[in-house]
Amino acid sequence: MTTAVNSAPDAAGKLSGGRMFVMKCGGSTLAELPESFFGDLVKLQESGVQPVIVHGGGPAISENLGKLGIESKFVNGLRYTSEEVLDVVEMVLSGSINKMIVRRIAKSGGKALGLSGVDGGLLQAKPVAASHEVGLVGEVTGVNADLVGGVLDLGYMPVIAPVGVGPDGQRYNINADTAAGSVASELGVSKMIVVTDVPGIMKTVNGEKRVLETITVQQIEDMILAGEIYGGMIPKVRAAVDCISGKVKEVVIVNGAEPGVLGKVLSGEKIGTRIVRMQ
Ligand SMILES: Nc1ncnc2c1ncn2[C@@H]1O[C@H](COP(=O)(O)OP(=O)(O)O)[C@@H](O)[C@H]1O
Ligand SMILES: CC(=O)N[C@@H](CCC(=O)OP(=O)(O)O)C(=O)O
Repeated sequence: MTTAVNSAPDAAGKLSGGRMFVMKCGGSTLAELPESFFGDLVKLQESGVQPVIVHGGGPAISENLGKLGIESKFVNGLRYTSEEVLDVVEMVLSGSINKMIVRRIAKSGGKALGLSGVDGGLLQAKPVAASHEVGLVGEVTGVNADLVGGVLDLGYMPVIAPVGVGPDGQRYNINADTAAGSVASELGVSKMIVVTDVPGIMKTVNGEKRVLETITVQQIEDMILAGEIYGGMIPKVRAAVDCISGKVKEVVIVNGAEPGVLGKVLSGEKIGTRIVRMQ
């Protein structure tokens, strides 16, 4: 499939507010992403677009914790994170998953540099308000945007693992959607693409499951209350809502397994669910 290949030069022009965009890759989909996904990413990079990747890895963390006999517990979508859990989180996110993405980009002929939020104080963090329930989970207080800019200037795609660091050197586990939203806001990109394992936000209408083309902030709140948006979709929509109240103009949630998905989103094709700022 060559959609992104053909539309890549266009995409550079269509990214209003700069050539940069933030892409969050969820752990749910990483193993399923086809080679063509990384090939398309590299073609975009070659055409002058600057993707900044923030990735998750929730399923791999749970699998590794399981092997160690440690149970995974989530409170409102956030993993309960003790120091022991954090060791595994950091090993999996900043280690195997981050390097797997860098290797796949390199295999497709691209240049990527893996970093965790700890490196160069990329993701500065503090404990979340609910830390008494979730432990060492952080929220982003600052992003070292100069470091991201420097990596891009060197011609490398930054690949960021969502482990943050406090002023005292404490590490924090940060939800990847939340981290991506903060990076998008701080970099002031116009677009954030959330790549996951479903084709967008789905709603059952007249007994039929449909992907919503667009969704408003009010509809999001209603769907969360009705239990129609649940689990891992909640941090995505919350991060999206936060983002679009700042400089980010739209957040698009798409399925990474869809052929040519990045080119389609960047060239403005109707795909996935768009969460846009109200005019
Ligand atoms: N309304 C919804 N539409 C689509 N998916 C939803 C919705 N509400 C909850 N989900 C769930 O959100 C999941 C995606 O979140 P998650 O598993 O955390 O993915 P990722 O690892 O990509 O962050 C979907 O697989 C689906 O089970
Ligand atoms: C605090 C918290 O819950 N952190 C997540 C970080 C990884 C993540 O968010 O991965 P996905 O994008 O695949 O869900 C976790 O430990 O699972």
